[in-house]
Amino acid sequence: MDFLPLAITNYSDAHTSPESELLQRLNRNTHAHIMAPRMLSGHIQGRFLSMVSWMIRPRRILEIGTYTGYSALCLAEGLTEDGLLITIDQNEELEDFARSYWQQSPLNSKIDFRLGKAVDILPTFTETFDLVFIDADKRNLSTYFDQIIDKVRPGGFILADNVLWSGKVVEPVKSSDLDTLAVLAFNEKVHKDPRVENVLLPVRDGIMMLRKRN
Ligand SMILES: C[S@@+](CC[C@H](N)C(=O)[O-])C[C@H]1O[C@@H](n2cnc3c(N)ncnc32)[C@H](O)[C@@H]1O
Repeated sequence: MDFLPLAITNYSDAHTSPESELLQRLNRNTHAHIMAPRMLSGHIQGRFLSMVSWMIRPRRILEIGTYTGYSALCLAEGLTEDGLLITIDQNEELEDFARSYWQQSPLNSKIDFRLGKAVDILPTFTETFDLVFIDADKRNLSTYFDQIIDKVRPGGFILADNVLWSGKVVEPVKSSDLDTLAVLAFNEKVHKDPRVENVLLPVRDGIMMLRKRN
């Protein structure tokens, strides 16, 4: 969801570096052939993720929620020479589609896909991450934060997507709306957590940016 007027969104689009031809094709073909294409980060958010990655120059990135592999390609752009991005998704039907685009990129060898439920895979990691992008099911947002916070290096960053949840975070919420309740709980939790500093950016559907204190 976009919170800005369409004219402002279009102006921002027009004044943001364009997607590569590969990302453009992946974006277009996700919209043409894959269910729920709104899940794809898209042009501006993709360039934002790339920019963050270039600013940090991470050696290890963790992504929770691969979908068709668009954000993985964007985040991998800023990796160091020996860098690696691990990306997790439980949907095996998307794996071949995502891989077919990664294979057309020089970044392919830096992307390590893990199939399965994130809650099961996260505890198996022994490495330390410089940057984590959380973009999977919202009900586990707080669980993912708890599972990875000790695996983020001091001074490292976590980004969580969709934290404005189409604006539902500021509307009356029903007790049956477990997704909105989970997003609200996550935003409160990390905002109060003394281990991190945070900025809630109203970009696209809202990105929570966290920096783990040194
Ligand atoms: C919003 S999409 C990710 C979009 C992608 N990051 C991008 O920007 O192009 C969310 C993905 O999370 C995956 N997912 C949802 N719940 C999951 C879980 N419990 N474990 C692993 N993956 C999950 C879904 O299969 C879906 O592909």
